[in-house]
Amino acid sequence: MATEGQRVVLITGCSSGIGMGIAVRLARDENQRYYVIATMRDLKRKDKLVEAAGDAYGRTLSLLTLDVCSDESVKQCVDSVKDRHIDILINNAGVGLVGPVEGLSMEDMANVFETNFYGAVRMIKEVMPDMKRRRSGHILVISSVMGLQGVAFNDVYSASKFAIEGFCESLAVQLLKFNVTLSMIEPGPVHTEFEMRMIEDVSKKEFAGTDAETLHHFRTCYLTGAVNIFQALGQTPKDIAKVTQKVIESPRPPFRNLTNPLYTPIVALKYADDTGSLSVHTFYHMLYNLGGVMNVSVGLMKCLSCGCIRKRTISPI
Ligand SMILES: NC(=O)C1=CN([C@@H]2O[C@H](COP(=O)(O)OP(=O)(O)OC[C@H]3O[C@@H](n4cnc5c(N)ncnc54)[C@H](OP(=O)(O)O)[C@@H]3O)[C@@H](O)[C@H]2O)C=CC1
Ligand SMILES: CC1=C(/C=C/C(C)=C/C=C/C(C)=C/C=O)C(C)(C)CCC1
Repeated sequence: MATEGQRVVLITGCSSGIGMGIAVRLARDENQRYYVIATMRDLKRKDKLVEAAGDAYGRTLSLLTLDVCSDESVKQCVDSVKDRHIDILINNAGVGLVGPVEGLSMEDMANVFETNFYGAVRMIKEVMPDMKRRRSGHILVISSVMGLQGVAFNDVYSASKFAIEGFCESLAVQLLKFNVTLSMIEPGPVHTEFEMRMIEDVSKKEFAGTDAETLHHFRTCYLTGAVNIFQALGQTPKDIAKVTQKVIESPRPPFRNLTNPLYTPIVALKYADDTGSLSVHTFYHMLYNLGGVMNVSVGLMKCLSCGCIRKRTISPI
């Protein structure tokens, strides 16, 4: 149980990746300032987290079952927290979905929205009223750079992150009146099971109903580009956990928090041209023309800052 002065943190999706990284970092805080409730939909997947937490498990870290897609599970979990008192809610649970739209089922698309959008909304709806009553609390959402700038073949995943961005941007204003803070964490590529699943899906899934030309673009240009981007810019869950802790501890936490300065120029394209054409044409060029030869860390970043892509993309495709 949390002791006097400790802040109670509830995190969703802690069986792997970023959620696990944040849970371990906060639970192992040397001054024991946090009492972490790490949740996951299946406690059979707890072993890696328990091992990484070491002696923090049972002291500053406890586990609860929680499926963000179920009203009942969310309510049961929050009700089982002492006095329902949660100081910091971290919405991390999420699923990816890559592929040409015509090759994806509506069911898979709905699951992405059910988890990434409604899952976070369901959590916020359950926890926020208590925070408003107490006039204190911090809600964080692990969103994505794809919630700020769409990426080809990630149409539905990106849309789910845009949705949560719009929801939170609106809600943050109202919450300020109650001294409740809302912050978005915006990672670029991070090496987790998410990456493995993405690479496996691109190469192995059938995407029935997709024409051969599109499938070819997806399996060659996109896969090569994505692998390059992960290799050159990929962060670790520890990097994201560090940024998240900094945001939690900031006296005035910013609303949006990009975690990766190397990815920032890609997002910045959008703000450099309010017609949106610069990003659409630059991404076209990066995806279809630079493809396999694109060395993201050096070549691409140089191209973006010297403006050569801009010149080349002014002519219509
Ligand atoms: N990896 C990346 O490149 C990036 C990831 N993100 C975001 O970070 C977050 C974490 O992803 P990441 O750590 O990379 O990926 P992982 O696949 O490693 O982790 C996702 C976590 O979400 C959990 N989860 C999925 N569905 C549910 C559900 N219905 N209820 C509760 N938990 C659920 C998974 O649990 P289970 O074990 O049960 O499947 C797992 O613990 C996501 O929101 C993702 O969109 C953002 C930017 C980049
Ligand atoms: C930028 C970019 C690409 C890929 C970006 C990727 C793959 C980003 C991954 C971000 C993640 C994983 C976010 C998770 O939420 C392409 C399409 C290769 C070429 C066009 C420009």
